[in-house]
Amino acid sequence: MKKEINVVGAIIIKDKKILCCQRGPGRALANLWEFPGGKIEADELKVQALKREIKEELKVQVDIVEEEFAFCRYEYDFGYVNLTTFICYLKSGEPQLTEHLQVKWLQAEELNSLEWAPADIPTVDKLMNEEIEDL
Ligand SMILES: Nc1nc2c([nH]c(=O)n2[C@H]2C[C@H](O)[C@@H](COP(=O)(O)OP(=O)(O)OP(=O)(O)O)O2)c(=O)[nH]1
Repeated sequence: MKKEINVVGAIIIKDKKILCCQRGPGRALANLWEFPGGKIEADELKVQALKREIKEELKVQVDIVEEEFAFCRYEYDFGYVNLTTFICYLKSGEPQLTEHLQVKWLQAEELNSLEWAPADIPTVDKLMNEEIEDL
């Protein structure tokens, strides 16, 4: 049976733009774009996992403004990814590259200019189609 991989991703907003992160080479989903975040560890709440991952990966702190903006389950060859995304604002710091190849700040309508991880497509579509309050 394929494994279940529970993942949280942060839609980080600053100046009406969304932070997009490119995965590094030589790993699953290499070079595809994603929302920063990662796997939820045992005993962790989604919110805790999100804040931990964002601090680890980008060295910034965020404020969550919308919990569970979107949920998507996608079957990869390596397992089922259950991705929950949260809308956040950048609280302090500038994102640093610790594991990503590069980051880009894009307006919602520009998001489809990137090649996203397949699990992210419904979230990207929702962001492109919905008015996000105060984005
Ligand atoms: N962080 C993040 N992961 C995503 C997104 N979309 C998506 O399919 N994924 C997948 C990639 C990974 O298989 C998993 C996230 O786990 P991770 O961030 O710890 O990924 P990883 O490849 O470094 O995992 P690993 O080497 O430790 O196994 O979810 C997304 O938008 N953000």
